[in-house]
Amino acid sequence: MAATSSWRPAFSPNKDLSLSSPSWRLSLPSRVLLPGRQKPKTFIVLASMMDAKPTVLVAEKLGDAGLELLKSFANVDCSYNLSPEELCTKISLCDALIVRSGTKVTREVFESSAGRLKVVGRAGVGIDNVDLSAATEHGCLVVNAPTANTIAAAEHAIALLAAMARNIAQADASVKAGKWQRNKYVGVSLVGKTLAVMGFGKVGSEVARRAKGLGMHVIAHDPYAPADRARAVGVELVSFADALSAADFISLHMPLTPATSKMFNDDAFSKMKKGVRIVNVARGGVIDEEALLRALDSGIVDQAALDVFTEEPPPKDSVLVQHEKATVTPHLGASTTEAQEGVAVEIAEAVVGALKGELAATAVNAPMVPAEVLSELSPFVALAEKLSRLAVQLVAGGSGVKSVKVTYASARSPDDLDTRVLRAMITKGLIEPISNVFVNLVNADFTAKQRGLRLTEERVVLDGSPENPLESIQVQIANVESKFGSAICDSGEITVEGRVKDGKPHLTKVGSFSVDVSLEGSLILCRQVDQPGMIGKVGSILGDENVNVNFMSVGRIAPRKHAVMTIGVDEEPSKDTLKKIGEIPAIEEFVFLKL
Ligand SMILES: NC(=O)c1ccc[n+]([C@@H]2O[C@H](COP(=O)([O-])OP(=O)(O)OC[C@H]3O[C@@H](n4cnc5c(N)ncnc54)[C@H](O)[C@@H]3O)[C@@H](O)[C@H]2O)c1
Ligand SMILES: O=C(O)[C@H](O)COP(=O)(O)O
Repeated sequence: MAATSSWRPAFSPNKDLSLSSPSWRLSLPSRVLLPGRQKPKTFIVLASMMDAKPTVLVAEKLGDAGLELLKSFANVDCSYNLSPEELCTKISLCDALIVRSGTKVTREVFESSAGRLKVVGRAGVGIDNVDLSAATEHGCLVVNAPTANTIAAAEHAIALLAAMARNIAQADASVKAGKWQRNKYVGVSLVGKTLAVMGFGKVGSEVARRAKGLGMHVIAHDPYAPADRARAVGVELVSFADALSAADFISLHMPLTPATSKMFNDDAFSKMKKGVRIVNVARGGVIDEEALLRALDSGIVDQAALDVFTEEPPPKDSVLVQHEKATVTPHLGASTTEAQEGVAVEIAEAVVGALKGELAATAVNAPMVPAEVLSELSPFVALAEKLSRLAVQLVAGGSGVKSVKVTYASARSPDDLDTRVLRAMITKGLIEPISNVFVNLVNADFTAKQRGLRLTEERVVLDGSPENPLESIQVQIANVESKFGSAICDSGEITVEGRVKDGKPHLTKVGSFSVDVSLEGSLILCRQVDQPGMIGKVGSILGDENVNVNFMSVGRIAPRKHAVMTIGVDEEPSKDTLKKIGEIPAIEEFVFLKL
């Protein structure tokens, strides 16, 4: 396997976008990645690395079409049956990991990756084998392939239902053992029986459709399923208790979560019709297996057909697996040729897209923001990060940033403005300059919470045309001292405000002073006594040091009173140059800020 630690995602043709910032690790379309802090020279270095490919570790068998797709973009290492230790060792050389349900992607895996792992692709639906909290904390995107195996799983549930009702597995074993026991294997009919589908999502609704075709009466329990979806399939949604008491057959199709873990326990079995038959193609953990054994032995449950188990593979001497009333398969629900090809392509596309920095449509641990919304917000994404990056640099040493208010002014109704990406970028701008933590769309909220940073958002609805998503963004940091006193507004917070002009982020307010400077390069803010010749004096000190000024603006309270001069510079002035500016008698305070 080639180790390609130098790899970066594909270079965007949009020159406003930089790969220098770890922002590329966001699951955003590359066109909305943020302007970086990098000088052109470094761009060239990165561009020369573009030939190097990322490395994808495929830890479980994946369909050929998916593998081909991955190979066209990445170095692909197919290493199956890795021990947890081997996985942890390999992962530090990988940018993406693809697994099915057989690999536990634990916190140790994320820790061992030391920040290199950007994407975990789950080639299937259930993500209960991936530690999502750890992924989020490490800024690692998790994507799944939620649709390609739905039909396979539904067909397997129906196959188990029919096989169980007619004792197919037991009868088959009996005939192969040389017996001919026609009386022993008399089955029950499906037609006219009540089937309770527990979990009316993708698989559950396909099972319901098929069971209706077999002449069954189908009810469903799912606290989150929309009634119209049930109506469309001709299924009645009922309570958990009603489903248990009415069903002749029960088929499980909910995810394994803390809420669904062991929801089929002694109490639930005691409420079921005597002689009920249960199919589980969801997850073993939704059933308390000890309780199921008791229910099978007592006759409450007449038969169980199980594709999934709490522990996979189950212990060889598992009493449940060996039970004569149990029909078992080794987690085969998704295992059809068609489903595996579909899942492989679905996950390969999602992983390659995420590695390229594109929006992941099947992201499990990042906000899903439609591509067109992201595209429209793109310049405001840059503005949001720059404003907060600037605001946090105005905080005097020793003041902890704990409370930040962001105000969005827009002519759009609040419902029509998705600020999740902006909030993530504000968090990024606040945290990155004062820590070594990389913040991205995946871990922004978590990182803010972990650092005790409370970010509140307010909307100001303006009159006028709602053509632009936003007019301005204001960032305020409360309860802190500032190293540039003029940045504190009348209500006591460090305040910076900006807007997008000609597609570029501009700073338009510092404290109570109106300014107008493009947020490019770096900034010098000076408070001075308003008097003629100030621009010239500062300009010539910078010019003498070959520092290029790209923008200058003066905001004042009244003529000849205090004014704030904002100067955008392309290069970082030396300490001496800044000292000379500070020594101009009319300058009362000044600060240099890196964007
Ligand atoms: N055996 C297999 O090979 C196989 C294949 C595919 C899917 N699955 C499993 O099947 C399950 C369903 O997959 P899906 O694609 O239909 O997912 P889905 O997300 O489309 O549907 C899950 C449904 O469960 C519902 N649900 C959540 N909590 C519930 C609760 N407490 N009670 C009842 N319903 C609840 C949700 O509202 C949702 O409608 C998952 O666990 C998945 O991993 C297994
Ligand atoms: O959740 C799923 O998609 C199924 O359980 C399939 O799991 P598998 O990919 O391990 O077959």
